[in-house]
Amino acid sequence: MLAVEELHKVYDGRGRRVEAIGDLTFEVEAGSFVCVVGPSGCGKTTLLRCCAGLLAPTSGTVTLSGAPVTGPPEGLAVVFQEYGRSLFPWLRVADNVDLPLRAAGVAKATRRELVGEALGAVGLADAHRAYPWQLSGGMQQRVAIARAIAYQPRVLLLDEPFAAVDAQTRADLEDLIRDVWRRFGMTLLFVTHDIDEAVYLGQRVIMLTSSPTRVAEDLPIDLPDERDQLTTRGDPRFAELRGRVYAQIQKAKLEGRTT
Ligand SMILES: Nc1ncnc2c1ncn2[C@@H]1O[C@H](COP(=O)(O)OP(=O)(O)OP(=O)(O)O)[C@@H](O)[C@H]1O
Repeated sequence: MLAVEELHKVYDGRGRRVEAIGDLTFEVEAGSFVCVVGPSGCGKTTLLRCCAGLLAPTSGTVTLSGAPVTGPPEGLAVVFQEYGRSLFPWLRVADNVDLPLRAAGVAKATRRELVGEALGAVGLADAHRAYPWQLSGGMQQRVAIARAIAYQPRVLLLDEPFAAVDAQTRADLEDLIRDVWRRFGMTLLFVTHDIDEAVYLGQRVIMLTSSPTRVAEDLPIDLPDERDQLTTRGDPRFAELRGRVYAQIQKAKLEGRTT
């Protein structure tokens, strides 16, 4: 389980103090899929970086299976929005996916198996020998996802991973990530500014206020587990849930403007 407790983060640079995270407390149960939405600039990336051990909180704690996160924890992988910058252009696709496994000292035969399985899971079984720059944006993001899942993380954090791809590719990648989650059973924390995406993907949606951010609402998404772009998005319950999240985000934006 991933637990965020009384998390507070202030950026204190030269002449500019930003209280990004006011006070955040929530838990993500092992094996669950939780989405986080909030107004632009409310501190979503800051939260994710604290969870990944890439940024030290000013106060409060993040714990993973009871152990405090003080640096990048074992068994945790992150997928960022900028796939173009996270893949190495001089390495072939399979070598990009292999890199973290090699760094972790995994045996060669096991690595080959894991890389093959991960690329197969994202529909890129035939792209092993290509270079990232020979692939479309959506395919490059699939490689980044493959690299994360080859590592067999217990927890996968995603920071607006589909924001830079076109709408159709985005829908495909949404279905892919749910498929990967169900197949590999990891814990997933997915940050997005897209309300529909959050409701479509998550078992829960945590809505944040403007910064200094707090949890505005933690909403269970009681849609059937089998989701698809047409049926789920056409479900009247989907419309109700997205309306509720939308209203909460609008409220957060208004409050942010008046404080
Ligand atoms: N390294 C930094 N130094 C100083 N201030 C920062 C730094 N990183 C983020 N901030 C500030 O902290 C606040 C939260 O930023 P953050 O990127 O976490 O928000 P976000 O919700 O992910 O934004 P967006 O929706 O635009 O991606 C913003 O006011 C931002 O300017």
